[in-house]
Amino acid sequence: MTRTPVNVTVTGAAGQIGYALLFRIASGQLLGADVPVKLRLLEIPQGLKAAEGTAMELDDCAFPLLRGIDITDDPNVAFAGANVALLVGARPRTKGMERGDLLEANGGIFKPQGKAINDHAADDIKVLVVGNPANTNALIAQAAAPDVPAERFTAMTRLDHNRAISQLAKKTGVAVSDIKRLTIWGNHSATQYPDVFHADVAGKNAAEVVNDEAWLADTFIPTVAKRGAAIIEARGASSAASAANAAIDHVHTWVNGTADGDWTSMGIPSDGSYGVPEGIISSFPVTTKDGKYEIVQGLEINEFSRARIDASVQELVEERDAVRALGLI
Ligand SMILES: NC(=O)c1ccc[n+]([C@@H]2O[C@H](COP(=O)([O-])OP(=O)(O)OC[C@H]3O[C@@H](n4cnc5c(N)ncnc54)[C@H](O)[C@@H]3O)[C@@H](O)[C@H]2O)c1
Ligand SMILES: O=C(O)C[C@H](O)C(=O)O
Repeated sequence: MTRTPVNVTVTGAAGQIGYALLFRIASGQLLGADVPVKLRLLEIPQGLKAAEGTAMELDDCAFPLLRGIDITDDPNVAFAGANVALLVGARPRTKGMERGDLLEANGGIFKPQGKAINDHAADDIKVLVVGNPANTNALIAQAAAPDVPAERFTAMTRLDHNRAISQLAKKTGVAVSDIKRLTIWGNHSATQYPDVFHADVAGKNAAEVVNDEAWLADTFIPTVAKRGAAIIEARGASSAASAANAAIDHVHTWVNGTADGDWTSMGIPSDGSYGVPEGIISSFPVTTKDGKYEIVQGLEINEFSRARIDASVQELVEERDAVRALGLI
C-alpha cells in the first residue's frame, strides 16, 4: 500500500542543527522506514540560499522516502498542511542582551509561527520546539494557536535526557541501554533537574547503585545541566548533531511509543501534576502510545528532588510572567 507522505516543516533549516537533522528525517529516522515525507524548509530571507544548497544535497542522496522539498521564508506557506513541525530557528542571545530582550526577540519569531500553525497546519499537527529558550518559546507559539490542542506543543529536553543517561551509564559501568526511567524535570536550562531516584541501572535502583549523593549533587547534575555551555566552550558553537539526534528521538518516541517499563522526558504543558503550575511548559517523565503522551503519575518526590524541581519550575514561572508582561502570551 502506498502511504500518503507526512509533511514535516523544519524552521532554521539552514542552521547547523538543520544540517544535521534534515538528512535523518529524509532517510526515515524521524517517523519510520516505511513513512514517506515531504519537507518544508522555513528560513529568513538571508538563509534561503543556504537552504537551497542543503536541498540540492538532499536531492543528491536520492532518499527513497523523500517525496519533495519546498523552501520558503513565509511561515503561512511553510506550515500549510504540516503534520510535524520542528521549530529550530531562534534568535540567539548576543553580547549585552538581557533575558527580557531575548524573550522579546524570540516572541517576534514564535508568535507568528504559532499563528501560522494555528491557521494552516494539519489537524494532527505535532510541534517540537528546539530553539532556545525552548520551553518558553513553545509557550509563546502555543498561546498564538488557540485552535490547536495545547498538548501538541512540546519543548525539547530529550538532549538533556540522553546526556544524563550517558553520564549515568559511564559512572555505573553499564551500557546506555541498561538505563531506564530517567527523568529530566523543569526547564531546558542550567536549572533543569536530572532525576535518578526512579531510574534503573541494569534492573537495580540507580540512586542505590550510585550510593553517592555528593556525586549526584556536585558532579552528575551540574555536568548534565551545564553540558550545553561546555560544548559551546569546546566547539565554539552550540551542540548540533546531538541536538538533531535528540529531536529525532523526541518525535520518534512521541509517534511510535515508549518501550514497556520505560519512559522518556518531554517539555509539555503542565496539567498541575507534581505541583508544577498548570500551563507552563515543563519537562516531565512521560510514556507515549499511539501518538499521545501521558505524564507518569505517582512517583514519590524526595526532599532532594523537590527543591531542585521547584527551582527550575520557578524559573519557568518567571519566564512565563516576563512574556506575559511583554504581551506575547
Ligand atoms: N533544546 C535543546 O536541547 C537545544 C540544543 C541545542 C541548540 N538549541 C537551540 O537551537 C537553536 C538553533 O541552533 P543552531 O545551532 O541550528 O543555530 P544556527 O544559528 O546555526 O541556525 C539557526 C537558523 O535559524 C534561522 N532563523 C532565524 N530566525 C528564523 C525565523 N524567524 N524563521 C526561520 N528560520 C530562522 C537562521 O537563519 C539560521 O539559519 C538555537 O536557539 C539553539 O540555542 C536547543
Ligand atoms: O544553544 C545553547 O545554548 C545550548 C543548547 O541548548 C544545549 O543544550 O546544547
